[in-house]
Amino acid sequence: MPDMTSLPPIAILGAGSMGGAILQGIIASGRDGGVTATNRTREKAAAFDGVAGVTSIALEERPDGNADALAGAKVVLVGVKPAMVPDLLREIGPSIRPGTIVVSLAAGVTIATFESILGTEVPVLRSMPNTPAVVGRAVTGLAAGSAVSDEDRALVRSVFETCGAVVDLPESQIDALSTISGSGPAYVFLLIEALTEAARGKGFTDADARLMAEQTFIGAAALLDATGEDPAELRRRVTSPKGTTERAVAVLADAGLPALFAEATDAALARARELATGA
Ligand SMILES: NC(=O)C1=CN([C@@H]2O[C@H](COP(=O)(O)OP(=O)(O)OC[C@H]3O[C@@H](n4cnc5c(N)ncnc54)[C@H](O)[C@@H]3O)[C@@H](O)[C@H]2O)C=CC1
Ligand SMILES: O=C(O)[C@@H]1CCC=N1
Repeated sequence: MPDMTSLPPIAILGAGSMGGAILQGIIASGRDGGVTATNRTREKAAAFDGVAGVTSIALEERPDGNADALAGAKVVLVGVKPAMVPDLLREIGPSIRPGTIVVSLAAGVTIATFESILGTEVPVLRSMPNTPAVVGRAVTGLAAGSAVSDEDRALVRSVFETCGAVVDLPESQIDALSTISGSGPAYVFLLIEALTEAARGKGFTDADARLMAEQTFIGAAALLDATGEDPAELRRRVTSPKGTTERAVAVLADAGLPALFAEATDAALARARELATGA
């Protein structure tokens, strides 16, 4: 039986692409206990106007909106860009009440940075979700700081479980997870774009090219999901010996696709380390 107990009130400070995706996942789960979302502009805030269970605040209209959002919240998600996190923490620090749990969504920013501004007694977790949270299919990495109790950790885990799967890990591994699942949806969309382009190059209309490429990714992912088979086995079933797929896969392998993914994720990891220094 799925857990249908209500979550406590949640504040999402910076409900953009990622914070907004989590907001949608929480609301769709039917377990929300009220979510207050803040954004800088009215235009961004308008995305959540009229959504049941959501109070959407535009800071340009309500400059104290972040502090107001904290007032009743048990869990506070920090969803602004990494470079903006320190200023936001300095702003909200005085409004954090005992027992409030602070959860970062930001790439690279360490728990030590949070604790250096908020104080070491405030429970802080780092999360690294991904945008499929919108459809309840996220992967979220979760690392807890030293002031986080088992109960706090279980509560935050249950928040992210409304959006998909959760991986508990030490903070030392969260940037590495980010290079796989945090950034991963972008790699998948890039591959879809490239396959669509190949289809256009073979003379198909934009509409047919999109349909072929997109439904092939969606269908293959659904097949993987439904069967639970090893992807290598599912690939083998497409790749007839001496057939056409074999030739195409050989081109991709000879071009060093696995090594390219290792290099790409190494580059993402290097950037996370730069972000940790505020760069
Ligand atoms: N986009 C993604 O797939 C993922 C993003 N993240 C992290 O999520 C964070 C946000 O990234 P995105 O959602 O992509 O950026 P975004 O630009 O879409 O969202 C940031 C939001 O913060 C709001 N904002 C700016 N200053 C604010 C303030 N002082 N108080 C409250 N709200 C404020 C803006 O209105 C904007 O809507 C980043 O730290 C990023 O590292 C983490 C995992 C995946
Ligand atoms: O690109 C970024 O920095 C964020 C973190 C993972 C996905 N988006």
